[in-house]
Amino acid sequence: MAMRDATDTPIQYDPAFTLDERVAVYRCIHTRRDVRGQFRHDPVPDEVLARLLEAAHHAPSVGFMQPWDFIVIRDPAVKKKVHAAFACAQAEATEMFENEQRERYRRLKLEGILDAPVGICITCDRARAGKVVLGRTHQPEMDLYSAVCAVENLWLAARAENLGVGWVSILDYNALREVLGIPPEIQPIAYLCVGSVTHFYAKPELEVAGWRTRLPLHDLVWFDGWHKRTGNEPLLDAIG
Ligand SMILES: Cc1cc2c(cc1C)N(C[C@H](O)[C@H](O)[C@H](O)COP(=O)(O)O)c1[nH]c(=O)[nH]c(=O)c1N2
Repeated sequence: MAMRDATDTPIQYDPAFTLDERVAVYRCIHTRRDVRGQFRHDPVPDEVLARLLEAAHHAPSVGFMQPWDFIVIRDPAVKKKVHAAFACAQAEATEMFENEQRERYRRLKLEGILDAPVGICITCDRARAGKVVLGRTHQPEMDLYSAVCAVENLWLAARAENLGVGWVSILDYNALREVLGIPPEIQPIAYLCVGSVTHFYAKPELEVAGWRTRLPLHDLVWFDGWHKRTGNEPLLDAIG
């Protein structure tokens, strides 16, 4: 008989995924895209939105801190203010690139704030679990990384729901705080545009636009330390 915890929930699950489930998980990972210009305006049903938030809330977190909060933005007036904050940051960002790159940057579509039916701002409460947090004693930024795990969970869950997500980080934190009324002690992590899409690109849009290409995984894998040792050809061949 399966062991149960105090709430009569089974302690263990069957660890085995079927082949179809494995294929689905990898398909989700490989076809997830950052979506900017392909949002449709139809609303995201509440039960779907609830599943996305549940997925985000089941992300790993340091010391099980769960440092996140989720601000759901559906009011066009609020989106307009977020977009104004983006426009401000975007003007500054454009100036940071030089010459021909600046022109290329200018042509990129880098947000879908007004087009996406829903915005979700994920934040991090850095004090949520008290002063000393298991796993964060030597790496204090682990709470921020935990909140980013929630972002990725939501992003993948959205792809499984056939919804697009676009992360907009060309936003000044203080401007975002002001627009969304986020208290000073709470750190904004991600502003996400969420909604159904006309299509998903097969490759990252930045790759399609010729901005950057995917690096060969080969070059990023090291062995037994920062070494390119021989003897690991089978793995490197498998990586392709
Ligand atoms: C932390 C962080 C922040 C941002 C992004 C991503 C991440 C992880 N990305 C999306 C990014 O450009 C995209 O993920 C890569 O180009 C790879 O493309 P796919 O996500 O695979 O489609 C992104 N894209 C964009 O158009 N505007 C933005 O402000 C940002 N900001």
